[in-house]
Amino acid sequence: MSSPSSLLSTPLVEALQDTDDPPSETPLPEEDVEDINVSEKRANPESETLPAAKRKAKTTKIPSDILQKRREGRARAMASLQNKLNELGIKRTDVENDLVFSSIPTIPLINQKNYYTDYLKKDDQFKMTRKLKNLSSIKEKLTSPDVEAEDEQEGDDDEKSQTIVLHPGSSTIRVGLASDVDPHLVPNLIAYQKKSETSQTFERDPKREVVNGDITVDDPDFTKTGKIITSNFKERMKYYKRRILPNSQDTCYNFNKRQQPEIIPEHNDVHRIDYTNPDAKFIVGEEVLKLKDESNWVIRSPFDSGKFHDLSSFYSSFQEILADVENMLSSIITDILEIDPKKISNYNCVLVIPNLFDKTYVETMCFLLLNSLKIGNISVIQEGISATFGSGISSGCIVDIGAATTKICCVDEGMILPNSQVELSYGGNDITRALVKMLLNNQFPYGDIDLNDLSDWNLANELKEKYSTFQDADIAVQMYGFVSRKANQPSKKYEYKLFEELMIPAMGLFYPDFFKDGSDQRRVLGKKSSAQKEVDVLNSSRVLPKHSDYVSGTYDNPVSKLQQFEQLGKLITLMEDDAVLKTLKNIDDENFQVSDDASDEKLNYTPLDLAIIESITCASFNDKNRMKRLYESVLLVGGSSLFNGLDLILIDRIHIWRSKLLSSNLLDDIVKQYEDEVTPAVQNMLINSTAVPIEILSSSKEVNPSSMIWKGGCVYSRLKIINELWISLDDWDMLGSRCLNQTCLFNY
Ligand SMILES: Nc1ncnc2c1ncn2[C@@H]1O[C@H](COP(=O)(O)OP(=O)(O)OP(=O)(O)O)[C@@H](O)[C@H]1O
Repeated sequence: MSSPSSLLSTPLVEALQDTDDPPSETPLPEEDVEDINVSEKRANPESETLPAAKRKAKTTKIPSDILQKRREGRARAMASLQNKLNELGIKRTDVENDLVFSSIPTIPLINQKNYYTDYLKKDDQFKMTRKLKNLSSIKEKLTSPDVEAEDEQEGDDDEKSQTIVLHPGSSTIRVGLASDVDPHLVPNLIAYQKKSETSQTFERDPKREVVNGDITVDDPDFTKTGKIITSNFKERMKYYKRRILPNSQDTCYNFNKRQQPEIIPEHNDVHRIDYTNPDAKFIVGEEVLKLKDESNWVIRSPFDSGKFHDLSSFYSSFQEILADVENMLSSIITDILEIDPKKISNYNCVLVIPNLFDKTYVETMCFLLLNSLKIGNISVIQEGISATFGSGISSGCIVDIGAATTKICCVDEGMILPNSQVELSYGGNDITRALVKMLLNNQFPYGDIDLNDLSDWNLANELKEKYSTFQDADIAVQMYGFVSRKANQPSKKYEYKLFEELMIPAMGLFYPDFFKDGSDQRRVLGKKSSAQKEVDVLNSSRVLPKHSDYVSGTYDNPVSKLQQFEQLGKLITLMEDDAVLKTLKNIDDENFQVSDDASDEKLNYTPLDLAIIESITCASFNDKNRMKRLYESVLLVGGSSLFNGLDLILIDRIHIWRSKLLSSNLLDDIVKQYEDEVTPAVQNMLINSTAVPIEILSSSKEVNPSSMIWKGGCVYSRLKIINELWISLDDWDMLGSRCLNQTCLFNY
């Protein structure tokens, strides 16, 4: 039913209001006109700026005949309103008792000239700062003036040992107390007893064919890139006056083909592994590698490339990933760090996250550590910054070559420089795979090696770590041996000869097409093929929710232009080709379009040397001094930076690239064709960088480069400022991820 008031149409309401106005038949006296002007000015300040003629026009009095017509109109409206009200039986009280139409007061506009607020402008308005002040005042009260300096020192030491530093990696989780010299290395593996008899069968990895006893890995792209690398390898050996015997490869091939394994009796195998059949619901880390019967277990790796593992064929839901992470971390805390779960709230935790972090990952980890694992306080730090803390430098280009990824960024004065971060989609795992493919092509005597088998995977990694090198002097035909150990099988000793396999797989870092691999039958997690990684990128929204901005709803993970400018690398790579001009002209613009959508994650296969040049170029745009500083401190960290001679080859290759780029006269064509941000970056790189010397900081005597980032987390936990950066569960409950905005040394 419509309310009576809704029957009052707008003109009628206006009429009602107008009836109470005093009639103004007689012209207003001069002072009144002046008053009207003043009130009009107040209501409409704009009128002050009107020219005098116009103002006069505005105050002109209304002729009396028009006023008369208006009054008649109002009277008619009133009469018709009265009739309507009579029909409905409503009494018009507002007129009868002289009340105003509305009792809601009109709110005057704020004078914008004097408008002022200090909302969110003072530190005190942030809860985190207030909490800190309270804490320090409590501390002050508790500390009596006669406490000796020695006691203070002891207190500090206690605090140090109460901090856990956690750096989850694709292959290894590095964890330990801040007071430890080295971290515990926990393989990123968790295994559950199978509930049902389901089993998934996988093809042997890499795929191979055996014809007349000869093994070949059928991978045309691998063979094609392999040839390019081999010719470069030979050129390099020639340049450094190293002799290569023409039949080196044949010698190895024929020797390996004749080899038969030697069975080692169990009592003679000093390094035999004690395989177990544990009765636990789940096992973690090294324990997984000692399983007697793997077929009864489901093996997974929850961390991958600085975020959660996201391959939908292994994880069907986000909750499953969370359960794995929680089980794994709680088992690490109790069994490896030997911390009593009841006392865990006395501990703090520094979590090391990637430079281009995934917010879903970071926030979930924070919540998990605080809420599920009940750790007292947490703080987060980026890998790049942590590496500088670990190595004691304040600026540099940090190159972290890990197992699944290679991350590069430039740090200056404790901050990661914008657009200098890049994450390459290859790492040590790809080198291992390439090595195995090469070994098989060279009739590796253990022809059944299968990278889907954990023990074989570890064996391949071991061979790579022991023998791969970039030192030209070490490259010669040599005989090597290894023992293959498997549960329920006798250990077997093999001998084989190697030559170019010592260097070529690792040279894939400079020719990453060598690592592209179409296999989607990869069982061992964290060791995905490029095809699987592609599926991952496509599926990422299915298992892991994508983080988005609360207000705009858009994707809001940190981005770097360099990560998106894959074409910068492509462009430079193209210049290597003589036919580049022709190619450039034929390239349609689509191939060079930068994606506006930052969520459009893709794999990045830019060669390592170029990625370093690009990162430094983007970081030191128009700042020659900064460029010099960065080139003079290229810091190599991560497990795969341990290849002997990597620093030397990297210096060579960066020099070669820079002079090649400068001598190239193709620059003008590129400049003309691509006039967006890519062009100045290339230009700048070419013109400024060639004369700058390069210095690679690779190995440190005190800290192993593979644990440098973890060590940086320990240094961070001892900074004085850390007291201002801890987040507790109370903070998280109240502010959620917003407390990261105020407690990170970087923009969250
Ligand atoms: N001495 C060595 N020489 C060459 N490679 C090595 C050596 N030691 C370890 N590696 C390789 O380093 C890789 C592991 O490095 P690291 O522990 O830094 O990776 P991660 O942090 O687990 O992975 P990611 O950074 O990709 O998440 C493995 O591929 C391993 O084979």
